[in-house]
Amino acid sequence: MSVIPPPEKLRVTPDAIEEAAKLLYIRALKILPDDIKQGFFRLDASETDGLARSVLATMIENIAVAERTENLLCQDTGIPIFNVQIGRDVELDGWALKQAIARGTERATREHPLRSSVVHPITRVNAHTSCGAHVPVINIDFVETPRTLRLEMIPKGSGSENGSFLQMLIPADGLAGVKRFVVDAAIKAGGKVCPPTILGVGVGGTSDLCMHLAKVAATRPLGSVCADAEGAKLEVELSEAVNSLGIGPQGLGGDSTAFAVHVEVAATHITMNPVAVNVQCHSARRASATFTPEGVVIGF
Ligand SMILES: O=C(O)C[C@H](O)C(=O)O
Repeated sequence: MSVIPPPEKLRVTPDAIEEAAKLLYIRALKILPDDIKQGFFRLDASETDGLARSVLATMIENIAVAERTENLLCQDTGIPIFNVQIGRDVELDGWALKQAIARGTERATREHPLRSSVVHPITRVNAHTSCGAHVPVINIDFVETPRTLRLEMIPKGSGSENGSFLQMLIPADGLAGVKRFVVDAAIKAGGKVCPPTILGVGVGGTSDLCMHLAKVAATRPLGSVCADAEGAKLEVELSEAVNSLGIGPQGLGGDSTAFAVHVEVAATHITMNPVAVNVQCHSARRASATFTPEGVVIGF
């Protein structure tokens, strides 16, 4: 009888996570992902408004200057969010992972140094660590990919985060109510969310899941499509609707209000119809580290 040895586990140390968290926070603040850069060029090519084109040109130059001079894309260092995807056959100490992410975030803030944008919500005291109760936000998910651990860092800027809306619609409001809510949210947000944006829409679930889905949608790479066919149809329709509002780059008018509208859906209750909007500003920053037995790959 042959005995197949169990697969070797991927082991990631807290030190490696801490270093990656520090590096990713700083990298995300300086280098925009390629899909977002391409998104700018696509909007620039189709924009019909002269002022909007000059705003887009300034944004494109800002991206190049930040990269060339190793400077920040925006002064807003955001609320640090880490999305952790743990594959099969990965061995780690979950508590140590959370501590390591916080230590990496704090070190990035102190050692770079970065402006800490995180305060206590009642006293408004800033510990100048970019950390606090429940911050960094850490989302953990388990995936099938063997011996892989992916750490994604998203510095979520406040101007766009303030353009978050949730409505517990009822089934009688139908899909028409969902669409109306999203378009109204885009109008209400106007230029305050630093367009062109990725407008993230959550449909279904519970109130908290719906809002979370909107954030997932807002932070998805450009070019990605909702896995649900009905959600994908809604993405096309809402992208057209939002870009016909005339809000334009920084709210100064034009066609380029959103790079895209992204939708994520979850099953919901028979008597519920929740919809949420979360906005990603034009500085749609993210960075990732993928750990495998072969080493670490840094990317977007
Ligand atoms: O945090 C800031 O510096 C400002 C923020 O990015 C904003 O859009 O209001």
